Amino acid sequence: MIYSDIAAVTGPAGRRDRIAFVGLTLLSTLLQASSVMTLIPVLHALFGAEPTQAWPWVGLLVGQLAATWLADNAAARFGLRVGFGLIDAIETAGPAAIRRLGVDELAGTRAARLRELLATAVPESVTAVVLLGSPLLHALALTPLLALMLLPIAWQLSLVALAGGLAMAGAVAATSRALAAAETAFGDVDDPVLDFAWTRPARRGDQSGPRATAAVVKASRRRSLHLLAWQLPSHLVLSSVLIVVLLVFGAVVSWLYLSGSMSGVTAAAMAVVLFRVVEATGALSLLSAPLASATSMLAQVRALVEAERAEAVVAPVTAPERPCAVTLSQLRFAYPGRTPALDGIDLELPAGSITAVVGGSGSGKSTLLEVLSGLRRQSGGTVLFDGEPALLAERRARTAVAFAEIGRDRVLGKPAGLLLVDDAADPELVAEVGRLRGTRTVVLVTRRPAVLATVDQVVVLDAGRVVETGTFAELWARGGLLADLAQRWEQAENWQL
Ligand SMILES: Nc1ncnc2c1ncn2[C@@H]1O[C@H](COP(=O)(O)OP(=O)(O)OP(=O)(O)O)[C@@H](O)[C@H]1O
Repeated sequence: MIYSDIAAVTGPAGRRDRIAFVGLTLLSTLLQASSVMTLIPVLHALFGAEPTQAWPWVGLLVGQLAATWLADNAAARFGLRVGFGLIDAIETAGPAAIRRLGVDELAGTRAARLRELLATAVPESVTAVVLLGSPLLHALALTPLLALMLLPIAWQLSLVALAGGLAMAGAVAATSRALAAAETAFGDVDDPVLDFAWTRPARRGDQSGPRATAAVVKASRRRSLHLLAWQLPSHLVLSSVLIVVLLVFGAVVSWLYLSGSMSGVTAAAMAVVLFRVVEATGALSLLSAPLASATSMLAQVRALVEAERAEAVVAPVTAPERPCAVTLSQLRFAYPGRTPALDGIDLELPAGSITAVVGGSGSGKSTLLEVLSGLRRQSGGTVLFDGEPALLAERRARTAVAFAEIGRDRVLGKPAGLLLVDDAADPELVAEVGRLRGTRTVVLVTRRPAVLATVDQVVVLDAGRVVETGTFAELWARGGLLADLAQRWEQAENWQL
């Protein structure tokens, strides 16, 4: 399951690395199993008539250990590459999924899940492959390999090792599945509620915020206890299976030795085999909890990456660097239960031009930017990019939005055809936007007459309608709403206590 999730996320490009990682880990396990078997002739020679005959076997043992070390190192290198392949896929799909969220979803459960997944999955991906995948493969393969090699020595022991390995693998699979299911059911904290409770000043003021926080923490503690209730029996099952396997293996070795079918030296070597089986299967029991969490994390990453790839196939969107011409016809938008915030807007934004949108408070400026950028779906009318209807996904891909509080280097660097700047008050930002003239189509919201004087056209909104359009000089000379607003802003700026 883990392998198929990793394969689905890293795709055909990561196939070579995945095969090399699994192949080298299995090779290292094979070398380790054969080095355990080499101990039998080493011990026989050491306790035999001519101890010096042990040298060639010791040489073989050293060679096997050196080869194991080399194989482990190479496997870790390929494991890292697989892990980084996972990170690449998450870093591509995560932001794309976040971009696709509507404004109303930003505080919702899906946004919280995405945020948590991005925060945890990136650092855990490499760990999941290298620190969990390797020991897991090793632990699962070592016992069957030892069983195979024990066949010419004592078929009864081979049978016990094989049955024991299968029982351990079955127990690990069952407990991991149960733990992953428990984690999905009980592992989520109600993040949006927590955020809401912390960040809304009004809720903090009337104590409903702290109350909601306490309720979330209480529910989270209940979930942790449920999770623990699943984890403890899982460990118990694994260690019980391990003890049974060890007891049966020890009993069969003793019986073979006492009945004279196995020499004392071979029986002593079996102690080493036993030790390796304990080590490998013990690792399995320790791995079961982190494995369950990695399994559920990978399943979520796979769902996210597959959904984003499907979306990309449905709407293959490229982000051309050239500026796009935008035409709005009869654009309408109404918040639920409110009068329209945009009420039939007709507007031309020529490619490469800079347009300033101005208007009084609540006139619809921010809503217009949100509809243009694809964060909100219009209730009526059309948005054309370069003469073609632009759906939400295309608008999001081809638009960069700069808010006053967001670092501009992120935003201005995006090769988007349409750049939207909300509250263009920072003179440096305005100067940078000016330098972009011709390379991006820019729409900015501002209340600074100095900025208005530099743009190609000024659009004045009032109650969701365009009431004036023209250059700043034309509108100023006309003495309409813009002239009125500009005078008020200037007075407000010169206001002094
Ligand atoms: N999330 C919302 N839910 C309901 N109504 C909203 C919401 N956001 C804005 N409105 C309403 O839509 C109208 C347009 O608001 P908008 O924020 O677009 O105006 P604005 O010109 O950007 O205002 P300001 O300059 O004060 O930011 C206003 O009547 C406002 O009250």
